[in-house]
Amino acid sequence: MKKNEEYVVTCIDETNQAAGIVKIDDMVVFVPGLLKGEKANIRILKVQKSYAFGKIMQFLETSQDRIEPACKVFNKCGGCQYQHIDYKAQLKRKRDHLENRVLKRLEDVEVRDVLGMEHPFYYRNKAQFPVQIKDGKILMGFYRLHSNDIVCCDHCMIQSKKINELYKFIQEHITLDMAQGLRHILMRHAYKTNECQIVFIGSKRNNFDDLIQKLIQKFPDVQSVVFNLNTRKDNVILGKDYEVLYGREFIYESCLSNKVKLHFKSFYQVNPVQMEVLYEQAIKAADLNKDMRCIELYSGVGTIGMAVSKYVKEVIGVEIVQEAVKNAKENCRINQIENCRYICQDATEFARKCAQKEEQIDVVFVDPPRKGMTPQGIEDISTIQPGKIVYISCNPETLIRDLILFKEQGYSCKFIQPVDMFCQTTGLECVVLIERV
Ligand SMILES: C[S@@+](CC[C@H](N)C(=O)[O-])C[C@H]1O[C@@H](n2cnc3c(N)ncnc32)[C@H](O)[C@@H]1O
Repeated sequence: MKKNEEYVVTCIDETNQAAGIVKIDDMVVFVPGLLKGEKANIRILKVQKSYAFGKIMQFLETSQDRIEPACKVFNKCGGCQYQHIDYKAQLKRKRDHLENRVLKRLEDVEVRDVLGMEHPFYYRNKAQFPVQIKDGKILMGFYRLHSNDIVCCDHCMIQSKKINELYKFIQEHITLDMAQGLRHILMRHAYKTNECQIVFIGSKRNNFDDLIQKLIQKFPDVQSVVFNLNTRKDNVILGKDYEVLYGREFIYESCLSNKVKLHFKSFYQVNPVQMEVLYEQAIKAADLNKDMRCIELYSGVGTIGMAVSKYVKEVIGVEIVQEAVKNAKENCRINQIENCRYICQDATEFARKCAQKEEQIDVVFVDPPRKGMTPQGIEDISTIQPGKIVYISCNPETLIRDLILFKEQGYSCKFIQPVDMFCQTTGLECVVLIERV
């Protein structure tokens, strides 16, 4: 097989990253966007030792699941991978991929149907638009897949409508002087309160006054404009130092009837509708009662702990980002919640200390970042011997790895309840109930 050769192929399967799998003379060829059962003429783009990559040149037969993508730049932008698939079929694919991966490494685990959205577009409450200057022109948009090139577009089908309006307005009013040294513009839109936040992130504090004046006149819901200094050379988006340019450094949101104060550095789930579904599933899985003491590891601004607090005796939350811990403490105060406390500490360190103290803990909620938990953290949590662990994960790969480690510690996974937090993309969030055997 050689580069640029063309073949007529039929897709036999799909990867969980939305590439079709075809076989040519026993060689596996990955063809992005090709769906199972589809027949197409493809061109070989790259040949490795045991596999190759191809590109669709012409469809000969298409799947019933295929639909016209709603977005004009779907094939260029790296943001969505599933817009060419009917939403019900997206959910089925996500569940099937997850079950295949889980059952390869763990037996007897129930993988439930994915809980999807009624309206699976315009759901995101946060965007980070990269900004570049090229040939004297300001480029602002989204990254092309696997690249730092910017795909410019005037509309995003998964960002909230308000973020789309703000994005368009800033595109139209930002000047070259303002864009010098700018790397990203972060926007947050609180779904329930409508409050908006804009963070200019760059290596140079330019004068944004004119733009800010125009912005707040047009969008009275903008309650926070911040400049964040980032001189790093890597791809970490936020720097340490910042200056509030207008309003405050936080916005207010609401989650499961609790008011939430949210600093721009604090993590918040990107899909506010499905976030509540996710937490409700986590609470249901835990089967809580008023005598229980709970730990919430990786607690962010305390949204899970606050929702859990009314069902239990006590919640101790642990989070490493100072601003988020400060928000969590204030959030408890604002909502008059007295049985939650939040600690700023590394989750593994906290678990170690807790294991040494031999405290009685009934349920542990964990919601780690994509890289999952540490083996040490899993060992220490298991030493505490909670009856139940509710693991919330945004990365099936690290989730499965961690479930195997929990199994080695005498815990077994009862079920996995996927929730579609990242509609139109291949991403998947899961609530998992783990119990002591
Ligand atoms: C996926 S978020 C979940 C936050 C929260 N549970 C929620 O639903 O909004 C993961 C959180 O873990 C925090 N985190 C990352 N590494 C950590 C660590 N080593 N120890 C404690 N918290 C950590 C992040 O700052 C982030 O707030």
